[in-house]
Amino acid sequence: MRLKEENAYKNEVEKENGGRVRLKEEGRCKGEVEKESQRLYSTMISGAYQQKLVVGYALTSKKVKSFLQPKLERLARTKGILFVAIDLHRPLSDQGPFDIVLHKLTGKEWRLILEDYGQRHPEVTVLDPPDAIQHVYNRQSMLQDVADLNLSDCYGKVGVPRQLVIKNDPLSIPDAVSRAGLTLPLVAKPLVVDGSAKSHELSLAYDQLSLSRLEPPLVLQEFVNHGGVLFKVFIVGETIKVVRRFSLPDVSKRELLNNAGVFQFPRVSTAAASADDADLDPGIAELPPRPLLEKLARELRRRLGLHLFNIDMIREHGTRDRFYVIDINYFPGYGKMPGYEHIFTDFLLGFVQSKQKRCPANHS
Ligand SMILES: Nc1ncnc2c1ncn2[C@@H]1O[C@H](COP(=O)(O)OP(=O)(O)OP(=O)(O)O)[C@@H](O)[C@H]1O
Ligand SMILES: O=P(O)(O)O[C@H]1[C@H](O)[C@@H](O)[C@H](OP(=O)(O)O)[C@@H](OP(=O)(O)O)[C@H]1O
Ligand SMILES: [Mg+2]
Ligand SMILES: [Mg+2]
Repeated sequence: MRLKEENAYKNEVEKENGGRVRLKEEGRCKGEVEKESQRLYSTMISGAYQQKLVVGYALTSKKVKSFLQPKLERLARTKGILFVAIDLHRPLSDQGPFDIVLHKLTGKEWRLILEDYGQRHPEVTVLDPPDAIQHVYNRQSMLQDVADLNLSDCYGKVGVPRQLVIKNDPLSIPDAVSRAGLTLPLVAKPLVVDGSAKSHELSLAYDQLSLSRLEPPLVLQEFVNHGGVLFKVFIVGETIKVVRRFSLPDVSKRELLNNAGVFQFPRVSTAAASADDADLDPGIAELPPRPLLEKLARELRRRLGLHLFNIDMIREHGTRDRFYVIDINYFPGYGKMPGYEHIFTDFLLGFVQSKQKRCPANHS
């Protein structure tokens, strides 16, 4: 072979070899990348990838539908949070392991199960403690902490409407009301909130005599005129979000004089329609001052021992800064709270961080 031909041949061989080597290398990389992504994919599917938190939940099917919306589950997954349904037919300790248990079920049996579980598994955060929830399932005790707090500062004053508890004997109600000096009209509310529709059947009573038609046990609360707008203050840990909702309209003196009887009214404030975009009188629609809400929420969180609740608040019509808390609900309809999926996932992740701070060795 002549030199020229020899060199050309060598180049050709080198080119071909180099190509083969490159191809071989690329092949290996490609294979490895494929293998790696396969591994990542399967670990993601199995939930082992960057999973930080397993949240067991025990909620009614209605609540699962309203709360565990796809947008929440999706965002939670990307943040390493996995929601797992608790099987009520199996012992709780056999399930999980959970980092957090989220629940809203009524009944003594469930309460006992949770209390026992909480004692056996102090490492699990039970949101929230059953006895603290029980406290707000009674309309008398739910507002007691607001009354005790007696919040009053330069931003406003927060109280509760005057109220009276009637445990039995409906015939005694008219007398009891005049002895207590309550002013009509009165809102009659079932004493215990137990998740049933009946416990949300409220009535407005215009005259004293008709009160004996009510069915105790109940709470009779003075109706406070508030311009038909209510502030729903959602609390998720340290986060507060306020929305406006339509509420019962004011009752004028004339209306009170011209009406008698007890009228049941629908669950007006839970309607999906928000009053946030309505064209309202600014004096009525103005949200309660943020610093006042922050103080109220912080105090109630501490006093009630709860992380997840809402406060229904009204502003006395004709005043700028006189507020009343009329209702407190455990684990309310967060699904209707704007941006709840972000607020909730951040709130849950906060427990990982606080656990890491408490036991750094387990998370290194
Ligand atoms: N003291 C009051 N003064 C004026 N309006 C009231 C008063 N109490 C209740 N209301 C009106 O009645 C509605 C229902 O009352 P409340 O919130 O106590 O009932 P609930 O059944 O616990 O409702 P929720 O669905 O929020 O749990 C309120 O949203 C408000 O519109
Ligand atoms: O949307 P708001 O105004 O927050 O009213 C809530 C009630 O206060 C809650 O009691 C309801 O929850 P439960 O149905 O789990 O009690 C809750 O039901 P939801 O979570 O299915 O929406 C709401 O009706
Ligand atoms: Mg309410
Ligand atoms: Mg309520």
